[in-house]
Amino acid sequence: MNERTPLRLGTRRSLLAMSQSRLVADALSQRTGHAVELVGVTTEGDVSRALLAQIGGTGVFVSALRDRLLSGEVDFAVHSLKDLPTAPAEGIVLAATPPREDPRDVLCGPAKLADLPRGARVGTGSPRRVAQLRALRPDLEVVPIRGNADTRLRKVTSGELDAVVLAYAGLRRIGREDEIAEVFEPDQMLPAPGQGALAVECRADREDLRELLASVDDPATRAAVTAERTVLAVLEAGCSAPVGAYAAEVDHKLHLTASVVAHDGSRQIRLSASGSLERPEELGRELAARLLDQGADQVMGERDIEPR
Ligand SMILES: NCc1[nH]cc(CCC(=O)O)c1CC(=O)O
Repeated sequence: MNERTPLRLGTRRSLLAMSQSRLVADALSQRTGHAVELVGVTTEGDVSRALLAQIGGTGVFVSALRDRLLSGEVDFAVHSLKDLPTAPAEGIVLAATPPREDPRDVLCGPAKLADLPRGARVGTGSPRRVAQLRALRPDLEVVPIRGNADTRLRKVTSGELDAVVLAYAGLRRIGREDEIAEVFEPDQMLPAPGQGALAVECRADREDLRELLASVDDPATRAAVTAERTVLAVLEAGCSAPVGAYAAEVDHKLHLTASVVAHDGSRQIRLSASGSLERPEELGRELAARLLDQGADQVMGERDIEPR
């Protein structure tokens, strides 16, 4: 490929998406000498929040960008890996997983979780965070919220909510980390599979491009997120399921922790295992099987059981 023809990077238009895309664009230019041009794409999830709730959220932000890849309108795309469905997309490859940002969740507001008054209103849209918050502080009123980080943070400033839970990575990337009251350790709140990581996708038949994009891949991040996402895939749970998973290298091994939490926080199964850095899928499958053995299906399904 000619270095003077800019590579077209498809991205959502949100501040977070643009910041992440620029990060990848800069790293790629630096390593390969290729210019990169950002192409903003409006996705269904951006157009209609109502529609987003209706279709359940899984992959709506991703599919519009994939359509542009397949049609050739853009050369590659950058997504939050957390938002990527676990099922592979026909004709598209995960060309790179750049070095991961901090994977932890944070509380934004005037006080730490333990110092919030009884019955305080805490906002989050994710069933995983809802369940874990209820396990930590059953007295809180957990309020479902949607929207970008800015909208969510504003609900605290305006007094509508006492605090909100967000991903550390997202706040860092948009430069709002000064609003953090507390960073949750993974033993308090296990992050979502892939949280803090980015996904760089391109068409499978673009061999030349895949080679360029490999220059921004971080193998340690790829191993970790592969193990985490395998757990999610085996449990057949989408991005909206109360499943946490976090993997990292410890003593030359991949250490993985995964959990499922009942919607009301009343029950939780959490397990850990270590395995080879070269076989993250095996580790993920093994841990998911153990979770299912211990009743993960029942724990996750508890909110769907109708009282009779
Ligand atoms: N589901 C929304 C989403 N997808 C990716 C991020 C940013 C953090 C990340 O890269 O994991 C966020 C916001 C959030 O969860 O606070």
